[in-house]
Amino acid sequence: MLLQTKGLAFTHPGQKTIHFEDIEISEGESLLVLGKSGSGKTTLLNLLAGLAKPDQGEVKVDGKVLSSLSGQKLDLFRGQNIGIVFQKPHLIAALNVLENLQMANYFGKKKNGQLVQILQDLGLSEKRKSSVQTLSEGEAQRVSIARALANEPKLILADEPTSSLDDVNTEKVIKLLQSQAEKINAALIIVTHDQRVKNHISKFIEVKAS
Ligand SMILES: Nc1ncnc2c1ncn2[C@@H]1O[C@H](COP(=O)(O)OP(=O)(O)OP(=O)(O)O)[C@@H](O)[C@H]1O
Repeated sequence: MLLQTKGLAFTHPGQKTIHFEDIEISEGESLLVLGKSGSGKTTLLNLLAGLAKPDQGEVKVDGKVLSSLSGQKLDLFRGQNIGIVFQKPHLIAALNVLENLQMANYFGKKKNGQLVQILQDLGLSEKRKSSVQTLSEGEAQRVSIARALANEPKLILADEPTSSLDDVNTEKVIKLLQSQAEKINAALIIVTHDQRVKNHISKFIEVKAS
């Protein structure tokens, strides 16, 4: 089992506690996290990435309980094992496409050998020297996926990767995430309120505000 959660709960200041269904996912598997706006999907993703600490319960990634790590150790563990595609690309404007990917590996202390292949797989080879400020929205989205894959993570977390895309590009992005996850035998979790994604991934959980 690559990722396992037990009894997770989190309370934002002044809000009701959100309780999350337990999750189990193995290498090479995909899981959708569905739920309405405001139900707690991003909160769950932050807990799975170790970006927030649960008030109750635990998250285990590759045998490590995330809350047992802190500071630099947690950052390094995340940098080496978890790739995150955020809702917005959050690329570093001063750097070009390739440099944005190299940065991810620098933090994960990983080598850059596979970057050329990733850029090719995502149709970004010709853009590798381009300033990220000159990219279209779809290209920037693909760079943020490439960055999440750069360190060959065991777990890929994607937060609403298709919300601003049309049907054709939604299908492309989901297929891309799935094929890349399969290639490196990573577990893939996609957080979305986009019901279209259900056509592509059958295993899902639903986050409900109780
Ligand atoms: N920093 C915060 N402080 C207080 N409340 C918060 C904070 N962040 C989120 N919340 C609340 O927690 C709940 C869950 O938020 P979350 O962002 O996880 O939902 P979501 O399902 O990802 O929503 P969306 O689909 O709109 O992105 C919401 O009611 C939100 O208002």
